[in-house]
Amino acid sequence: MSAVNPPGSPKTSLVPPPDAVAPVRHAEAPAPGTALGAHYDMCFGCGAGQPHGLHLEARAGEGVSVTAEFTVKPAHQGAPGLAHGGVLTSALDETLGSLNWLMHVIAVTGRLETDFLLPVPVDTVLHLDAQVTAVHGRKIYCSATGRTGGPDGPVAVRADAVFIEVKVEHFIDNGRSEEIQAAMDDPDQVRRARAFEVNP
Ligand SMILES: CCCCCCCC/C=C\CCCCCCCC(=O)SCCNC(=O)CCNC(=O)[C@H](O)C(C)(C)COP(=O)(O)OP(=O)(O)OC[C@H]1O[C@@H](n2cnc3c(N)ncnc32)[C@H](O)[C@@H]1OP(=O)(O)O
Repeated sequence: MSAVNPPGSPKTSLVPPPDAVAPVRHAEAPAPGTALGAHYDMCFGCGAGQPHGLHLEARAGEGVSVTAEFTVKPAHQGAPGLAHGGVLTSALDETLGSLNWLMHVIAVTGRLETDFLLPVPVDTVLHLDAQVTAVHGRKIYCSATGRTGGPDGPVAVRADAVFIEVKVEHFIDNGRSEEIQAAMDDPDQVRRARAFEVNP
């Protein structure tokens, strides 16, 4: 594993290198407006089967972009009546992770930097959007924003991130065996995992 930003070096890893290329929307990516569904039913970000989750619902956008909505619940508080910053970062992370569907690539978060611009009260619907900005080898550079009051409302949170492409073995080799076995025994889960893989 290569060292990333050793102590004392500037944090440049969120800036694409000069030879990074534009992202490519996969030919079989879902049409703009299509609900993407959950990549895993027990996912904290998008899984319907996860009672403590964010239940984020993402849709394909134009190019390599997605939109999503997240409703802040009482369980998501940090200060009284306000969303916890880590929960908002999770919503941004999940939205960025949904970009995988448009590229047919499996990628995990390597680095994620969040700006918190406005407090977000409970019951707020956060309107999220995310797009890939550049690709360099396995590194996928992307950004997301979360707005309140509608898709064109003020930006409350935003993030820049680099996701790293991995193979499905990343999960099989590292996940706890009981959940991995259950996922591999579920034909619907296997189908969803294959939907991320590159289809030449
Ligand atoms: C039937 C089966 C079953 C299951 C199916 C499941 C389907 C699931 C489908 C879809 C899932 C999508 C899930 C989305 C959920 C939302 C997103 C999350 O929250 S993900 C969780 C949080 N993230 C992690 O847990 C990563 C933990 N980290 C790692 O595992 C490794 O560090 C990893 C894979 C990220 C990199 O390790 P390396 O050994 O593969 O690669 P190296 O050589 O270190 O790096 C490759 C390149 O990336 C850069 N890089 C690596 N880490 C970086 C970092 N932190 N920041 C910036 N650059 C980084 C390096 O500098 C290098 O760049 P150079 O190629 O040399 O130019």
